[in-house]
Amino acid sequence: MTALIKARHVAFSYGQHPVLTDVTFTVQPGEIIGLIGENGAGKTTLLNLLLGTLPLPSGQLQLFGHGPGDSAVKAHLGAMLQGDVVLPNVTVGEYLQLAAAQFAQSLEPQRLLSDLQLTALKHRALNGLSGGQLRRVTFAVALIGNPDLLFLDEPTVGMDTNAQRAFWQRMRALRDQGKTVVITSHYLPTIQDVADRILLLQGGRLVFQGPFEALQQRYQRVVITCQTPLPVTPFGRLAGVVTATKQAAGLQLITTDGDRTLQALVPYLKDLHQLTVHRESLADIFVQLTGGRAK
Ligand SMILES: Nc1ncnc2c1ncn2[C@@H]1O[C@H](COP(=O)(O)OP(=O)(O)OP(=O)(O)O)[C@@H](O)[C@H]1O
Repeated sequence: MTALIKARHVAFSYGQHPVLTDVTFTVQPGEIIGLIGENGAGKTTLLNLLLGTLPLPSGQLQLFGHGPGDSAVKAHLGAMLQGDVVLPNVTVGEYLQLAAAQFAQSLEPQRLLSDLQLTALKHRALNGLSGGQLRRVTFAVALIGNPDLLFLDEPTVGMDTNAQRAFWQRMRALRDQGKTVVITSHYLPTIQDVADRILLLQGGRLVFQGPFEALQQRYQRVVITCQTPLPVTPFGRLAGVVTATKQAAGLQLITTDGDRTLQALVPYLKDLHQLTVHRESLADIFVQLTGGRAK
């Protein structure tokens, strides 16, 4: 299958400050890509390079076989960036009509407003909307051209719980329609749920790309806890165990290979009680990889 996005050795700096270094990846048609990384990792910069809103100084980028910003690409592209456009005294309905007029084959604005439960906002001015309402309108604008490829940068920020739920449902529907989506979000459990593959940027480098399960296998730690009268020392030597501690709460084993450690625990089972196994989520792995740093 021909890749829809090809990025090879992409690098970018703001002045003397390198932001992206040697970023190489491909995206296949129909994939949902979760682009994750801590604040300042370079996610928005990468999206802007893909959109052609930032010039590419080094490396190669192709979308649908064309360079970013090419008019042949724009017809197939929808984007929702951070920061919403607020045209004063323009209503939601007018804004969507304006956006629809940019595309030869757009969706029907009234229908889209209704699908996204935005009909009640149709006659409201953009500058009178709340942050979450504006975000939902921006999502509608990203969808109006019925794009094959969507770039969504922090799409759910400011949305309330119901709006977020509706958004993620729509994402699943887009996946079912075979759309290709690159989405950045700090809501990692939902990214874990919806993304076919994760691209993890760290300090401007792609340190991982692949399905969540592969990320789990490579980085995941499993925490096994139980009550036992046995001493801690032999447990520290079991396959996969990186730390074994015993406190009032019981024995805690942290292992990089939960399956092998559980097998190794079998001979001790009659002395182990209230055994629990906790596999780390994407959020746990993220904290572990970034050392829990905030930037
Ligand atoms: N216009 C700019 N001029 C100079 N530096 C910038 C500019 N925009 C971003 N940066 C810097 O580039 C780096 C990457 O920023 P970017 O917005 O791509 O990160 P991000 O991964 O999207 O972060 P976040 O999760 O906070 O949105 C950061 O160090 C940021 O401070």
